[in-house]
Amino acid sequence: MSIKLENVSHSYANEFTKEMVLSNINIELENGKIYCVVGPSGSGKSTLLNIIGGLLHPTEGQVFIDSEEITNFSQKQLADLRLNKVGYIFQNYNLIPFLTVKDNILLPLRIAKKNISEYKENYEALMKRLQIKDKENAYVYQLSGGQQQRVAIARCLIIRPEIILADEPTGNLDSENTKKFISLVQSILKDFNTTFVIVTHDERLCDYCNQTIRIGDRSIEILKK
Ligand SMILES: Nc1ncnc2c1ncn2[C@@H]1O[C@H](COP(=O)(O)OP(=O)(O)OP(=O)(O)O)[C@@H](O)[C@H]1O
Repeated sequence: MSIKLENVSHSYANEFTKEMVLSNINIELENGKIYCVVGPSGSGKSTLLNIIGGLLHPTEGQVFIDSEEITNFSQKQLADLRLNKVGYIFQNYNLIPFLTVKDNILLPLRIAKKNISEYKENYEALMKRLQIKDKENAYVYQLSGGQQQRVAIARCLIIRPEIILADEPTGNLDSENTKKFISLVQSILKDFNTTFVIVTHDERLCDYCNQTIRIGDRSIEILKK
């Protein structure tokens, strides 16, 4: 999916203060590419990611996904978008410890009330590709960090998302698993034709992305390769 932000600003306000985090952002992300979002802590990377994925409504401006303006969407339309098209991977994976690997992966289908049998082939292919088939019935707390991350990736891919948003996906991984993550992302991109947006502190990831979005003090630039 392609994503366009037009004159997007965001501020967080409470009764005492108002903090402007993003100011007048204009960016366009193309389908099928990997984008890396970098910048200092507190510069607004996660805020940007949440706006792109329809989790957060910007205080100003418009967000378009495939030319459709999602900033006009109803709550139901936004929920449909999140359940059917957007996949999320978080640093702490957000897996449910008291569910098995299989039940964690199938959870998005259950929440979206999908017919699970229609996804059997995709499920089996992901188990094989991510090398977690032998852990299918294990509980998440019984897995290593790298395995947990692969379960989180499988859970994200089970719905065949058109855009994947990853917030610090390698934050808990050593360099060996970080390399594996990158080659996985590249192979997923080929097969799933999805757009990948990765927020990271690890600037080494930028070398593997198509473009880097650098957020500074309320400024943003897209560095072309
Ligand atoms: N829900 C919220 N309510 C109020 N302020 C918030 C909220 N979420 C984020 N902020 C503030 O907005 C600013 C940007 O936060 P954000 O999480 O987007 O930055 P970040 O670049 O992802 O940071 P980090 O690299 O540390 O994760 C921070 O100053 C933060 O305190």
